[in-house]
Formats: sequence, C-alpha cells, structure tokens
Amino acid sequence: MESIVNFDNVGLRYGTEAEVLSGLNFSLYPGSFYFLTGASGAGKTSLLKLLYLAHMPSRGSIKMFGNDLSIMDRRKLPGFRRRIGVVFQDFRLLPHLSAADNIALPLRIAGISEDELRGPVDEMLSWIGLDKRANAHPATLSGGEQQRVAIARAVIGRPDILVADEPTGNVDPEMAVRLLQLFAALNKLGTTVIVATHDVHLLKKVDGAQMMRLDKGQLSDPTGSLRHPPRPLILKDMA
Ligand SMILES: Nc1ncnc2c1ncn2[C@@H]1O[C@H](COP(=O)(O)OP(=O)(O)OP(=O)(O)O)[C@@H](O)[C@H]1O
Repeated sequence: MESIVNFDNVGLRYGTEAEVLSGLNFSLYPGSFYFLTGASGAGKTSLLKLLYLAHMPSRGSIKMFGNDLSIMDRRKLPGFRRRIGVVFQDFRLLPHLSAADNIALPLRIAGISEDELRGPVDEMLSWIGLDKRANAHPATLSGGEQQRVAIARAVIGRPDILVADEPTGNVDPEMAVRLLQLFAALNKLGTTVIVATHDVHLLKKVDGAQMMRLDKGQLSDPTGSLRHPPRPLILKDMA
C-alpha cells in the first residue's frame, strides 16, 4: 500500500538549539488511525506541526501525497494544507465568527454554497451538543465548548489527513468518547487520523489504532504497528 506520509531521517530544531526531533523514520497509510503519545516536552506538538505543514524539517525529507516537500513547487502547499484538518491545542477559533461560522469555514473556503453547507453544519453542531449555541462567539463559550467547535471545524471538510493535538483535554469522559466516535467515523470514510494524547483511557477505547511513542524527540514503535499494514479500527463499548 502506498503511504500518504513518509518521513525519512527527519530532524527538527528551533533556531540554533539542539534538535527536538531526531532521526524520524515512519510511514502513515491512508485510512489508518494513529495515537501519538509521549511525556510533556517529548516533541508531540512539534511532530504534528511538521505533519500539518507549519514547519519544514531541519534535515531529512518528508513525502506527502506522493510529493517530496523539499523539492516540490511551493505553490502546491496551500492546496496540501486544505487537505489536512487540524485541531490545535489552543483551538484557534476565529473570535469574530460564531460557532456555526467557525465550523462552516472549511466548506466556505472550498466554495460550497450556503444552501448546501447548512445541513452538515447543523448536523455537526448537534453531534457536539452545541445546537443551542450556534450563534455564540468563542469568547462566550467554555474551554470544552471551544474545543468541540475546533474539532467540528477540523472534520467537516472530510480532510485526507486529520491531525489533533490533545483533542479531548478539556471535555468530560462521555464527550471524549463522542468525539472519538466522530474521528472513527471520519476514519471509516478514509481519512488518516493522528491524535496526540496523554489520555490513557482514550487509548484503551480503540482497538486497531497504531501507536507512535515519542521519547525525547525519538520515535519508538512499541507495538511494531508502524511496520505493518493498518488493521481495521474497532471502538470498544461506545454506548
Ligand atoms: N517555537 C519553539 N521554539 C523553541 N523551542 C520550542 C518551540 N516549540 C517547542 N519547543 C521545544 O521543543 C521541545 C518539544 O516541544 P513540544 O511542544 O513539541 O512537546 P510536546 O510533546 O507536544 O509537549 P506537551 O505534551 O507539553 O504539549 C520542548 O523542549 C520545547 O520547549
């Protein structure tokens, strides 16, 4: 199976500091589900930034959608970024837009008509339990509510890759399972999902997810899953 992302001996440093990621070699496969774990400061957010094209590596090469990022035409980058949904650790909702308009953003950017986007946006609002707060602005939402809006915005455009940084850090366990169901549904439609998390309970909810573990900037593959083709994903007790 052709990988959707391939890292070959990738390193990342900020400025002249020591590398925060070093010697990363792995492939991500279309339609697989990955959990990225590791202690605070291990480099999870930095690795996600490489995946959502916010940074370029300091060494090594990254291939994405079949292109070597270091030699391809830079004008392709915005198109690639539109194929990647991101849930940022700090949400990054647009403060002047309502919850509904934040969620609708990727569809508007993709040129979907107002008539066509209303259904999916309403469905998403109801899934995250915020149908009554559709017109609320981010500043009037709780941290957990903002996180749910950020997730809805990241998944609504059915991206090829979904990158989520601690996406359940601000919600209760019941909502965490609901959000995981959303990721699993997207994954079933073919999206490659990468979720960075400290939440061990979340990890236990999913059978068939691949595990990636970062330790001081180095990747280990405790279950050997990065060397095997992906297996189908099964969510446990999703009641
Ligand atoms: N913009 C930056 N400039 C300099 N150093 C940075 C920058 N961003 C992160 N770092 C450093 O890189 C290392 C890895 O940070 P990163 O945020 O990737 O870790 P993390 O595993 O996501 O941590 P956490 O779980 O606490 O979010 C840390 O030592 C951090 O201080």
